[in-house]
Amino acid sequence: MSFELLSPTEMSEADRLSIARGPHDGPALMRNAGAAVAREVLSRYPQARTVHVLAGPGNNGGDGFAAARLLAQAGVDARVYCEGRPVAGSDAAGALADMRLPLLGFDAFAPEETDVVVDALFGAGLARAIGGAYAQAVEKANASGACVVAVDLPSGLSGGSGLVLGTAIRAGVTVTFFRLKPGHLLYPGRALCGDTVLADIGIPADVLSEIGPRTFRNTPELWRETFPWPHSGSHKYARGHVGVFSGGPSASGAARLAAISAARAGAGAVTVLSPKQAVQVNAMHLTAVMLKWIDTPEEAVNFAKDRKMSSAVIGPGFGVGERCVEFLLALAGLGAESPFGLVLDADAITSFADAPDRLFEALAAIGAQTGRERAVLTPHEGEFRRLFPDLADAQGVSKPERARRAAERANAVVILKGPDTVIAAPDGRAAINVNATPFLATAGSGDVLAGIVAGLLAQGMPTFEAAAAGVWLHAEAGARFGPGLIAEDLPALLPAALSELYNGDRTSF
Ligand SMILES: NC(=O)C1=CN([C@@H]2O[C@H](COP(=O)(O)OP(=O)(O)OC[C@H]3O[C@@H](n4cnc5c(N)ncnc54)[C@H](OP(=O)(O)O)[C@@H]3O)[C@@H](O)[C@H]2O)[C@@H](O)CC1
Ligand SMILES: [K+]
Repeated sequence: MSFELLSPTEMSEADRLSIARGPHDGPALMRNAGAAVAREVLSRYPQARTVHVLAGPGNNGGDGFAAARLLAQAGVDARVYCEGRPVAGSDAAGALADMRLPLLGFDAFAPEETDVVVDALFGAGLARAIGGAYAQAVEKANASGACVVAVDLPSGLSGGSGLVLGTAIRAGVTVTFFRLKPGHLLYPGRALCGDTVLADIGIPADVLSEIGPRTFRNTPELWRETFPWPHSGSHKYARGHVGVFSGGPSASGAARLAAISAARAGAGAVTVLSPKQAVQVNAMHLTAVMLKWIDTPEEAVNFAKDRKMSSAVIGPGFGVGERCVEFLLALAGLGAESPFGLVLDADAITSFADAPDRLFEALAAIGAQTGRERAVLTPHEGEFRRLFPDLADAQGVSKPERARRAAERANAVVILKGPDTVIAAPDGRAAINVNATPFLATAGSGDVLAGIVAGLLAQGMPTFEAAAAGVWLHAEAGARFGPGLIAEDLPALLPAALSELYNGDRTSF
């Protein structure tokens, strides 16, 4: 499956460009869309007695008319319900004229549990909250228990944001066209789509070069060319040196989890940088990972320079407060002098809650030399709110858009975590992750993610790609375990996920 995602505006541009180039005109695309929907209904529900087609006033309704015509031709009892009529001369009006089935009002819509409902009310053109007779039809479909096949999007779901406008259909299957939309992958939309089927309706892929999509599904295709596999000439320092800052004696486990994960992600060397009181406890638990006693920001900077540290993780278990701020500012200064990747998680994010601009200015320094950001912020929604309260509360703004604006403001790649984690870059690229398992929501899981990303950064992987690959690998590792997963399991699960990637047999799914 391709990885570009199109907003509703970009999708209508794809329709427009495709129609202008031919060979398929608008009515032909609509016939192809209707055929894809009818095919799905007939193959999935061969026993269905009656198929109820809810048709809206626009081209989504037109797809419904086209599907109904084919279903009736196949011998199905197809009943079509429509409140308004399509605009004269539109493609939908043409599809209605071709259909030759009676039109029923919504008051006649009474599906039974054994029926199928084709939801062709609204797709890309949903412009406001659903209300009135449309909302009642949606509620009836949801309450009936009938299987719902949604055309393009479950009606009520915003294709751009994945948010519900008013109310929305709960589909068992969603048939969409040419490319997925962000709303199919973002919650709550993802849960409303059921199985999502992508149908080819004849739009040529080369229209994408004119559209230039900036939102992607996070699959290996997005970053595999930049993945830093070692080659025959690699030695350990060529594979990067990661420093992970440890908290005090009772909060040192998070750093060790991040450190071993950085090592598993391929970093040539990893050192836990520990305050004096935690050196002993860290020493008792570390083997391949090295350990250095560091108590001040100056010592950290000197060590980083002497030992050619190429990335660092700061935050997990570190402690919230001015000490964290001082370490971070010192590291940012280091990053201004040479290429240096910095992953900020947990306490490093919260430490700047009172003065986010101070953090954003410091991050601007990192990578200023190379002109590319080298810092990654990994907030969950609660931490995001501490740094970007206005964006956290922005009504109706999609998660990718919130993450994008945050990335631009912070001069950093932002990994906005959750069941639909979004990775966004200051240049406007955003990827939505889809391979996570709910079992990943466990203490220490974020520390592992921070370590993986730092491990990839240390090997020179570009920042956005390292963040996206880190999120994917983290989720892939978690998916290999399932129930009972704890964060300690994750580093040991990484080799299998990496092997599959290495062997190239997981380019798409
Ligand atoms: N040839 C093509 O272009 C192809 C298009 N394709 C298909 O077209 C779909 C996009 O079609 P579309 O742009 O006509 O939008 P659509 O989703 O039908 O809705 C627009 C209508 O709904 C109305 N409306 C909106 N919100 C409303 C509300 N809350 N409550 C009530 N009314 C509301 C809105 O009214 P208005 O806002 O103008 O008042 C307008 O009348 C796309 O999803 C795909 O299925 C495929 O066949 C491929 C070829
Ligand atoms: K629909």
